[in-house]
Formats: sequence, C-alpha cells, structure tokens
Amino acid sequence: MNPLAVLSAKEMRAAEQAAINGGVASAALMETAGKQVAEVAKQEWSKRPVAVICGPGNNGGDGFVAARLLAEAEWPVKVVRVCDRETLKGDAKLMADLYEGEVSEFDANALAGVGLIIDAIFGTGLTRPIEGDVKTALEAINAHPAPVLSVDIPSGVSTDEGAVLGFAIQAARTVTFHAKQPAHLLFPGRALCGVVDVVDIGITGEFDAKIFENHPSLWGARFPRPSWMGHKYERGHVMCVSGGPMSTGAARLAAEGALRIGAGLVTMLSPSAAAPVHASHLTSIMLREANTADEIAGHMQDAEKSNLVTIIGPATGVSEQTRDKTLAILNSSAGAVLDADALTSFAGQPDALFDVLRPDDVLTPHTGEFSRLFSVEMKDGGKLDAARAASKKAGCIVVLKGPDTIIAAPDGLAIINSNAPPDLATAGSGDVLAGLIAGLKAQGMGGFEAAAAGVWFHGACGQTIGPGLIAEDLPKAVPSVLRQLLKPLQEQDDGLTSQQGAQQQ
Ligand SMILES: NC(=O)C1=CN([C@@H]2O[C@H](COP(=O)(O)OP(=O)(O)OC[C@H]3O[C@@H](n4cnc5c(N)ncnc54)[C@H](O)[C@@H]3O)[C@@H](O)[C@H]2O)[C@@H](O)CC1
Ligand SMILES: Nc1ncnc2c1ncn2[C@@H]1O[C@H](COP(=O)(O)OP(=O)(O)O)[C@@H](O)[C@H]1O
Ligand SMILES: [K+]
Repeated sequence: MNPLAVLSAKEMRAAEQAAINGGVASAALMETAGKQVAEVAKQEWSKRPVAVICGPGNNGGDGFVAARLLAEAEWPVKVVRVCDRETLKGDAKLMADLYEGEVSEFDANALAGVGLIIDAIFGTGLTRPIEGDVKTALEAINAHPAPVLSVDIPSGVSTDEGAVLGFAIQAARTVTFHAKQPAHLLFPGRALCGVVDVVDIGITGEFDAKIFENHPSLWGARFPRPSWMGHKYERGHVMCVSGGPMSTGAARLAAEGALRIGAGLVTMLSPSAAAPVHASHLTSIMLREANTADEIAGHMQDAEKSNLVTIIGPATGVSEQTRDKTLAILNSSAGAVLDADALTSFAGQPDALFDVLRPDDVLTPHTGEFSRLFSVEMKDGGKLDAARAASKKAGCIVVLKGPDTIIAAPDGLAIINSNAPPDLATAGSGDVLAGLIAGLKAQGMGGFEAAAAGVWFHGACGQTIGPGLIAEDLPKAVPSVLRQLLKPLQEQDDGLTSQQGAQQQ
C-alpha cells in the first residue's frame, strides 16, 4: 500500500479483516500492536513507573499486551481499567486474561508516582462523546505531569474527523498501526497526537485508498522541469487579474508566485487606473490593460498560443464586475485558479459559478470564503468531508486552506497537507499560493496535482523562511525549495550523462 495512504476507521477495519481472511490471526495483530507500543515506550523513555489505562474495546486489548511486555522488561507497570471487566470480550478479553499483574479501577490515586501514561482507552471505536467517569479519568490524565503515549489515537478524538468528542487526551506521542487516519493530520486532532509513529503490525495487501498525506512522491514524477530544447512559450503562460489602484499588491504576489515556480510568461491584466502602479513595480512580469469582462475575454485568446491559466480573485473586489470577469475566463479556453473575491462574488448565486466550472479548474478558498460560497458552517473536524463534498458539487478541484489544507477532487480523491508552518498565517500568503498552483498548471500539471504540489511548495517555502515571514518572502524562497526537490533527479541525470559518456569512450 502507498505509505502516504490515509485510512478511515471503516477502511482500517476492512484492511484488518482482509489480513484476517488472508490467514493472519486477529490476536496476532493485537499482540504485534501492543508490542510496537511497548517498543516505542522503551525507545523514547527511560525505564520508569508506567500506568497503562485500558478501555472497553480492542484499544484496551492493545494496552494489556503493552503492559505485559513492559512488565516482562521489568518496568514497574500499573494497569488501570476505565470499564467493567465484563465488557471486555474477544481478543481484548484474551489479552486481559494473559496479563498476570494487578488491575485496578480508575480512582484519584491511579496515577500517583507514574512517569509515563499509556492511553489505551479508546481508538477507532469511539462512537459517542466522552462524559461522566470516563471524562473524569481523561481530565486527570491531562492534568498529570507525566507524558502520555496514546495507542492508535488520543482517546476522545474522532478517527475520521480529528474532532474532539466531548473531551480528549493531549498526547506527547501516538503510535498508530498500518497507516495514518485523518485524525492524525486534521486539527485539532493533529495537535493532540504529538509525534505520530506509524508502525507495521503485519497487515499486507493492496488497498484502494482515497485519501493521502501530501508529499512530493505523490506528484514529483509529473513536476515540470525545464528542458534543453524548450523555450518560454512551452513553459506556459499565467495571467493575473488585478484589483484597482489601491489594491494591486495581492495580484502581484500571485504573479510572482507563478513566475518563480517556472511559468514561462506571466502577464498582469490591470484596470487602466491601476496600470501606472504596476508599471512602477513590475519587471519580468508583463503588463496589459483590461477594464471589462469583454477585454479580459479578449486576452484569453492567448490560450491559442500557449497553455494559459488565469488567476482571478486576489483583491479584485467583491462585485458584479468580478463575477463577469470570472465568467469570461471560465467561458474561454484558458484554465482558471479562482481565489478570494472571485469566490465571494458568487456567494449568493453559487450555481452560476458551478455551472461553468470545468473539472481541472481550481478554487482556493479559506474557510470563510468556503462557507460563503458553499453555504456550510465549518465545524471542528468537518473539513475533509466538507472539501470533498464541495469538490463534487462544484465539479472541480477545491483547495480548502488552513493549517491542514485539503486538496479535493470531484471523484472523491483527497490529499491532506501537513508541512505548513503557522508563520504562513500572514496577509498575502494565500495570494502567492494561487500563483504557485497556476504556475504549475500552466506548465502542464493537472489541476489536482498542481494544487497538491503548490500547497506543498507553499509549506516548504514557509519552513525555509520561518519566523518573521511575510508574503513577499515566499516567491523568493521558491528557488531553494526547487533546488532541494529537483536535486535527486539532477543527480540521476548527472549519473546518466556520465554513464553515456563512459559508453561513448
Ligand atoms: N483495525 C485494526 O487493524 C486493529 C485495531 N486494533 C485496535 O483496536 C482498536 C479499535 O477497537 P474497537 O473497535 O474495539 O474500539 P475501541 O477500543 O476504540 O472502543 C470501543 C468500545 O468503546 C465503547 N465506547 C465508544 N465510545 C464511548 C464513549 N464515549 N464512552 C464510553 N464508551 C465508549 C464502545 O461501546 C466499545 O465498547 C484500534 O483503535 C486499535 O487500537 C489493534 O488491536 C490491532 C489491529
Ligand atoms: N495556522 C496556520 N498554519 C499553517 N498555514 C496556515 C495557517 N493559517 C493559514 N495558513 C495558510 O496561509 C495561507 C493564507 O491564505 P489566505 O487566508 O487566503 O490569506 P491571504 O488572503 O491574506 O493571502 C493559506 O495557504 C493557509 O493554508
Ligand atoms: K487511545
């Protein structure tokens, strides 16, 4: 299975069942899971008194295994149950029976003197909000100074959404099995996991995953590289629609993003009144006047000369005019990246937009713009489903931005991004992102991959700059990230060239 695959709770159960059908004993999976938890505890912490807190299901079963193996390794182990013994069944009961030490019920003294807490209370089987005695136990764990190692998922976090169901454990580290689940990547779940270790427990076989964690190995093979024989017209053309004279910076940021990521030509389409402002700033980016939707449509004819992708939205203003200009782009043969005001301009009449969007167009809303366009209230953990549903509804690629940006395609495929530092939450950074995506799309990447690659680049540029980042820095950081990304291929090329040289001699 692709190591970047992200499985839902249902898919995890299906993968487990497939392994069992293939001859692996379910108890063996649990034994390996518990063993891996014990191994992580031994690797990450020195020997110390540990409390293993076990819940009523198989997550608790994993806890009993870890407790047995840590006790065998002569760790001082205390097992605490947050359920009645009678509720344990199947493999979990088997593992509870195999644990020979004392098992106590959770009370005020349960955590006295421990230096590590293993949270094996709830995993993928959490179905309802945490309350009552269980909540009291979870609160006591979070209030205790010892670090928490969570089994599979911090108890209280919903697997498929990463939302807190009533109350949740704050872990220092989380050991999960076979593959990540959405909760390990979506906030607030991701922040509650601490460091995530994905460990093998012997589940094999292919799985038709629909969700992936963003990484260059998903799209690197299609990432554009300049060729020896190429020229600028073959590297695509990005046009960017500007706002008025007092609102030109956003479009310039987008244009710079597109040029830095490798678009061969970038043109600013500016209202006449704003053209002098751009003229005093722009050098390698070209400038043309375009005041009306008809004039924008005229410029879209350049799509006949090279692969044209047009960005509209950054500081263009929420207006009927922006709506008409957007429709002019969508009714041409230019590709489109729609951001900010271009999205909000359709808030009252989304169907007018959805009817003309094409599958490869890209929308890049932040959660506010998303809520306005798709008329959904964003709630914690609802992001993945909301982005996937929106992509289907709009019939194009949707990039729902934030610390856990989702890139969703109408066929249900989704990528969750995980490399964005919080320094990116600064004015104008989203404008650069729109430019990066358009620049990659103009160079021939499909909308979904261009969006995933653009979002990853944006995060990598943010990391390169770090604290103090302003949006203007992002395009300037692109070359160093490009150098890192393309280095292995360059080395391959070098290897090939020297090999060929040797053969010719
Ligand atoms: N799927 C897999 O491939 C594997 C799963 N394993 C473990 O199995 C776990 C899933 O086990 P289960 O499906 O038994 O689920 P859990 O162990 O997560 O919990 C289910 C139990 O908790 C109860 N419950 C749910 N919400 C509650 C609430 N708010 N308050 C009180 N009780 C609540 C349910 O009634 C049920 O008894 C995984 O997280 C993982 O730790 C491993 O043993 C090995 C392999
Ligand atoms: N806390 C955060 N951590 C990481 N990335 C973030 C965070 N908040 C916002 N971002 C990213 O910063 C960018 C902000 O875009 P946007 O909200 O459109 O701002 P602007 O309109 O000012 O450009 C998006 O790419 C988003 O994913
Ligand atoms: K847990």
